Amino acid sequence: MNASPRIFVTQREIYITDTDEKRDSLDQHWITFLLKCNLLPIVLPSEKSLVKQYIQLFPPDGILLTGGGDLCLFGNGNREREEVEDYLLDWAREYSIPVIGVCRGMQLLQTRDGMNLERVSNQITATQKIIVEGTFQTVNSYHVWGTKETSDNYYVWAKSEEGIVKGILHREKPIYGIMWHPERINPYRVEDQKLFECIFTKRMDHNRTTPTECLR
Ligand SMILES: NC(=O)CC[C@H](N)C(=O)O
Repeated sequence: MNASPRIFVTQREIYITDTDEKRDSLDQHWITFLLKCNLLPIVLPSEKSLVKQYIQLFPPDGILLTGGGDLCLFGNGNREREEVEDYLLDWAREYSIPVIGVCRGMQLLQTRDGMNLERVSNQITATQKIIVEGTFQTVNSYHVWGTKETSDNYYVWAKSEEGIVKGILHREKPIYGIMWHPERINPYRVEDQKLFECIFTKRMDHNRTTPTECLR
């Protein structure tokens, strides 16, 4: 049996007021979703020095920047998490390792590339129609920051009906962003499973593929 691709998974921070604790935290659905995609999740602490060592010891085949929480630029983000994610993104770009940024993860991809996020309306909803290269799909959505355009380095492959950018792909690197939460949809969408499996498994040769190719 071939080993499943190793996917480094970043975590959000949850602050517990009663005990004054900062906890790294991950929705358990991420684990079941990634296993369903035949991927091996490796959950990362928000500590860059450790993540550097992990990369040396067992370099990943893909990187997942999970969502939840805000970016530091909005004033209440988690600095340690963002340091880890910035480091992973620099490393992934250098070695052309596939990356998927989910919601806040995609926002990080965009802001690192010079995009200004703006407040967007109607993007907190259990179901939302998005247009993926000409066809409608139904997803969920949970964000207040977004854009109607993206930088020239990225290609937009999904938008909401009102024109909010929902899916991006880097023009040269296998770096993808989505503005919905595959792990929070029950049952998991087949399209999301295909996308994750294709990006992280079929592209182990580290080429870039389009989402449409993945969904075929
Ligand atoms: N769902 C998320 O990842 C949250 C993103 C960010 N907090 C926003 O509201 O835009």
